Amino acid sequence: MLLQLKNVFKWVNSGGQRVFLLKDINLTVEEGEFISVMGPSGSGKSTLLNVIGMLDSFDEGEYRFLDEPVHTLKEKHRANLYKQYIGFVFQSYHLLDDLTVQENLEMPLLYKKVGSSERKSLVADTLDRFNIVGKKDLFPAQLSGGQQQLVGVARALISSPKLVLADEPTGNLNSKQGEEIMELFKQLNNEGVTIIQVTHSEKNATYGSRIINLLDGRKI
Ligand SMILES: Nc1ncnc2c1ncn2[C@@H]1O[C@H](COP(=O)(O)OP(=O)(O)OP(=O)(O)O)[C@@H](O)[C@H]1O
Repeated sequence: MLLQLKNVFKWVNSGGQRVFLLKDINLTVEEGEFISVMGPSGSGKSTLLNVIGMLDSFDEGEYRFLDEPVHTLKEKHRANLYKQYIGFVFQSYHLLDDLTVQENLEMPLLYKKVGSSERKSLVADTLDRFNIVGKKDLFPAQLSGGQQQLVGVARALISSPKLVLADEPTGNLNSKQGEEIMELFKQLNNEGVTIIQVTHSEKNATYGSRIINLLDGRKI
């Protein structure tokens, strides 16, 4: 088992009322699964992904990741855990504007304390694999939306995460680029990487092996 959520609730207080973002979520994910999270806008998909990625806290329930009780860990320990094992692909790319493509790719390796020469070689391999060698010295603002998304995906994968979390990973890509990303995910998954993607696309969901449907913060 890679991770397990037990009776997880998340809410915000608004005008003295609790507004639930996640309601009684129970979810077990085995290593090697490829899961699609679907549901209407506002149903809690991104919130669930952020909770799984430890970027968001929750108010009630338990979360175990690789047998670590995430809900009781101190912030620093939790950050080490996700930096070590999780790669994120965001809908809006979250690239660092002041860093070049090459430097953006290097960030997760710095987090993981990978040595300088190995970093250089991993960055070179990744630039090559994603066909973006020619872009290495450009800044994000000098790239098209699709190219930025590609760099975002490359950055998520460079440190060989155990789990990839992707929020609408093809949202800003044309259909050919989108298919390339999905094929890449499929290949990674075949190599044993666990993938959880949020998607509105039935077609993208067919790449996965299980669908989780959300409605008003609840699994249905
Ligand atoms: N910090 C917050 N405070 C108040 N409401 C929030 C907060 N974060 C999220 N919400 C609300 O919680 C609901 C779920 O949001 P979430 O972004 O998880 O939905 P989603 O299913 O990913 O939607 P979309 O498909 O539009 O991206 C939304 O109604 C959103 O407005």
